[in-house]
Amino acid sequence: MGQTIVEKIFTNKIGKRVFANDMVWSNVDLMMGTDGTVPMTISILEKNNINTISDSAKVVFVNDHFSPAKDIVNANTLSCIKKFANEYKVRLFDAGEGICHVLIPDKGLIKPGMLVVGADSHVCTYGALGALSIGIGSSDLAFAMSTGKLWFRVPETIKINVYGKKQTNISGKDIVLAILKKVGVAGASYSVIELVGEAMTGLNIADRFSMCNMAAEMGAKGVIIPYDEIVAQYLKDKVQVEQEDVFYADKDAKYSKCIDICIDDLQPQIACPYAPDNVHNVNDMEGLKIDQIVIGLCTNGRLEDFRRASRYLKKKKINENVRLLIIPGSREVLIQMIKEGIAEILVEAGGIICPSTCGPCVGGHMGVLGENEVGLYTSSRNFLGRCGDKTANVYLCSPDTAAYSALFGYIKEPHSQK
Ligand SMILES: CC(C)[C@H](C(=O)O)[C@@H](O)C(=O)O
Ligand code: SF4
Repeated sequence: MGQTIVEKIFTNKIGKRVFANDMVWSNVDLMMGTDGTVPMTISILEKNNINTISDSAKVVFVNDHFSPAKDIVNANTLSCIKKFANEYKVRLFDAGEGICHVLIPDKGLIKPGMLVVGADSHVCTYGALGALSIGIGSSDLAFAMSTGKLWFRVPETIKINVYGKKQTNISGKDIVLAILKKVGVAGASYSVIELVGEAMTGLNIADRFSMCNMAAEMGAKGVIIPYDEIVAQYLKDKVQVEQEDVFYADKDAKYSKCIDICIDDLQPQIACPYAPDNVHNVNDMEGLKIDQIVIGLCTNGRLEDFRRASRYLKKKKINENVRLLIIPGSREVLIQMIKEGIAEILVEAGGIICPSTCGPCVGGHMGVLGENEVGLYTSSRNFLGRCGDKTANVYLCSPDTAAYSALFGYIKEPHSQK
């Protein structure tokens, strides 16, 4: 019987042919955690008197969620992570380096065929590079760090075939929102999504990362885009990929479901409160007043996302009633934005460039929403109370929709560009 990509990755790791629903113990290739989850991991290790790490070269921490510190308690937590990282020789990316899901692949830590676990739900983002990357909790991270292993039930795979030709005002974010509308927030629970089709082949790496990031919102265990020339180009100067790292599904692989999505007539999409699958055409929401717009974060904080946004804001001023926060995914993205003149366009238009941090995405700091405020964010989640006061409402969209709406101070559908 043929195998899916995830079945092949597990087969390769444990040296025995396995299929969906088999229970396996496997070594993992990379373990990551953030300041949102590592504090609990450290306290679990301490409570259990575990003071060795199986292989610290396979562990990476990112202080990105509440960093730079917002208050004294937070500052102490960050320094506790730093102390632990120093003591155990764990690589730590500290304040301002970047948001984990942009930073880690950009630093060349991911390659196809890897089995990655991370104590953050959007770690599935790395599936854009053909890796199997699975979100875990703080206690599983403690276990994996001390033993180098974890148990898994090999997930079933849902194949999503994306076809057709998109308009220029459509990005990966609109496509994944359209998929979410069809699949729903629990539609891929415990499954891996294989994103395939002629339209996927044509998408740049930023669009692919953005789509994989949102697989978490469908309940997916992971998501994989098969390795191709676009991935090879992205990884070229970052990491050496060998032929044995790359897996493709067999023709007779067994899928639990196959879904087709045509993007020929896809219009800009928006997820309304309070769920990422409450998706509508942007047009249907046109005119809704906004208080704060956030462009960036781990879903849309890559250079290509800001290039898209800047097309709408060049030599323009945003509406005076709206705040526009720009959150580059990493220091490197910001440097490139400065070099290309994008940073200047966005600041001149009225944007505020913030450090690379999760900040407003989880209502942590720097842009928390007040009573009845409305946010238009390029992030991944719009749950009740997540981004500030529980009367605040957040809408999720693409960088295009966010940037164009900033000019008006209300939701407005971005036009197609020449
Ligand atoms: C804080 C962290 C546990 C959380 C996650 O795991 O996803 C955060 O990154 C999020 O996006 O909600
Ligand atoms: S930017 Fe938002 S979604 Fe991404 S890791 Fe941070 S909190 Fe989670």
